[in-house]
Amino acid sequence: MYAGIDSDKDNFFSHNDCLAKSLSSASDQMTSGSLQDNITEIIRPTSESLSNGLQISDKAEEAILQWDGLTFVVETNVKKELTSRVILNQISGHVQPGETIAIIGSSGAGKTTLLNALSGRISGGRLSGKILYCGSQRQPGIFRRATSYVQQEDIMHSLLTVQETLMYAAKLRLSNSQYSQEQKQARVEDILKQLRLEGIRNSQIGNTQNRGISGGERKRVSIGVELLTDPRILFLDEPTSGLDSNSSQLTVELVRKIVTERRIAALMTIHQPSARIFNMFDKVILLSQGHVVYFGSTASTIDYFSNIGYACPVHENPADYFVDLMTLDYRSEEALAESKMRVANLAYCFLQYKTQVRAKDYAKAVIMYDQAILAEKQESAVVIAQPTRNSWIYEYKTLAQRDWLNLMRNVPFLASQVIQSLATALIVGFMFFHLKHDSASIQNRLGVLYIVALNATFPIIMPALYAFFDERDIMLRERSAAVYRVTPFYISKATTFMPIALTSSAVFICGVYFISHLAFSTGKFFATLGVLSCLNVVSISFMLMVGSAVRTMDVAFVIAPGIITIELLFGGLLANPKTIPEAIKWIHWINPVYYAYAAFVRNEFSGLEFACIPGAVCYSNGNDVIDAYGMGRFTVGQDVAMLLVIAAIFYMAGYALLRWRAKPKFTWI
Ligand SMILES: Nc1ncnc2c1ncn2[C@@H]1O[C@H](COP(=O)(O)OP(=O)(O)OP(=O)(O)O)[C@@H](O)[C@H]1O
Repeated sequence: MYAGIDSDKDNFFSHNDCLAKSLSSASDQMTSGSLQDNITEIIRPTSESLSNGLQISDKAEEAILQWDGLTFVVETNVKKELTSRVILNQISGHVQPGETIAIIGSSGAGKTTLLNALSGRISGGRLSGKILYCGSQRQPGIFRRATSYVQQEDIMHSLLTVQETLMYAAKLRLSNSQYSQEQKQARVEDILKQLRLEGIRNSQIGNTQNRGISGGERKRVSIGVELLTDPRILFLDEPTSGLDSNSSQLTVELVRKIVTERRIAALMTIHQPSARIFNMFDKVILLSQGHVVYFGSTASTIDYFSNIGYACPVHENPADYFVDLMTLDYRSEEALAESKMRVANLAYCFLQYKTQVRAKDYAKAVIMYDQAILAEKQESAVVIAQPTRNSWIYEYKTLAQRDWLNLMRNVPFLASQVIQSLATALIVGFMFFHLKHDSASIQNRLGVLYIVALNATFPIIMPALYAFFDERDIMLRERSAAVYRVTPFYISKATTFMPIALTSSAVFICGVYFISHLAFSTGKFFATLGVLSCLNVVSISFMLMVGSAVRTMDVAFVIAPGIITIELLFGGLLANPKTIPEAIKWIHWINPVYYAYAAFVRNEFSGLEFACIPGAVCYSNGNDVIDAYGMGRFTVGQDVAMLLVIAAIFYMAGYALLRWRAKPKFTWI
């Protein structure tokens, strides 16, 4: 373990020492191979380089997070051949309480990968090395609760205000056994004040369609949400991305102030900060192609680089200068070879520096690590109290309240549901106006009932699926921080969409029933309404199943309509169930639209008498129609039971799939 370069103490190895060796070695060995190979080849620490007298900081002993030899390798498929690609290469460092460290590098340097590795959110490759939290090996549950991660995208409920967003986060994230509601409220007030959000506390978050607060304000709200739990380490992925320079500066300034005041630590990735922002960081990690080319105090960067032969011009932004140095230049073959050599040289120089520090302090570092690992093995490691979780029912209540508030504020969605139901009811009602009791009305009755069934599929499923995807992304983010359980979220979704679906169906069926004069009896009306409600329950469960199964909304919007179309095809009107080939007949038995339609037809036609009119196929009574159309196999009660069984299966499948999707699949060391 090395402690990085300290501003006041370090005297670097000489420029000539590093540069001469690295360049001669590099020029000898630099070939057209990968940069990775080149760097590995030229890094050969020498005995002279180890003899340089360097001082290192003792502060590493107080480190809240230490990492050593972090390497992340992924398998990539190049021209059908599996090759390993090293994304992070032997990265070491530490962060202490009160420090804000920036991970800087060009695009693709491995900044986010490093941040994810350190925060325990990395997946998809092989991670090796050591990471110690408070001197002990990390325990996933404890570490996740003691740290917070601010993602690059600010995924929040667009219709909630700033204060509501923070308050719901406080309700869900803070344990009721440790905080009363008043204390949670006070904590939100603190955050509003610290992040200068008081003036916009009642503004809605907004999104691309509804203008809300500014990008900088959104970022500060995201940070506020993550700070509510008082984390010991705050990870931030590109917190200034997309912000203007003032907002970026304010964001970093406030983070730094909070970090210093609360004595927590912050690690953030940042692409190319302004000179002002650059100087705000206590330390920087400069990354290039997965290699650290500098880790140490920000104040020492200019000296360090000028010592190894890269003096930053006086009026240039140091961050820009360093990022340019670390970036591969793809403009021409020569430029690429030259930039690869430069990056290899930078990595080599820093490795030499690191090796010298290691040589001097190796014994101490090894002892510290061994002690820490031994302590962990003996289970005498620091025991950090794990906050107790809120009850299941409290989580459900809070999530349902938040969902309901969101839904009620979504006026365009609610209005479109009501208008769609009313408009379709009027059009369908008048199309089949005042049905008579003659044989010509048979086709019309069959048609109107089919439209009733159809209206409980597409118009219910598609908007709900769209809303569910938005919410699912928020849930996945909140779940990665173990904010609540999956079950309350799932039940909350199932219950909040339901009243909307039932109301819009009820509006529709009332309009259609009374305008078109379907079989006029109270019993038949409520039976139709009941069957329709069951079909709605199936539709919501189907939406939850597809929304949980599929990774992206694009795919869901192809799959869901495809399945619904098949359901409608086998619904009983377009093809007579009796004539469908045996090989695909089974589709009926798992088709909710068929059961609902069969129940509608049976309920409507049973007991009806029809007068035969010339030119129309004549069935003298409703029972003949039921038989002729193959709808008499089950009773209405059996159809309803089948609908409920299908809904239960869909709900359970959706739940299992969501649990699987929400389960963090991170590589842990
Ligand atoms: N699991 C993975 N599988 C394959 N490649 C990966 C994986 N994780 C990271 N990479 C690759 O590693 C490289 C570094 O990615 P990373 O996101 O860490 O870069 P970055 O420095 O944060 O870049 P940017 O500033 O553009 O976000 C990229 O080329 C990326 O495609």
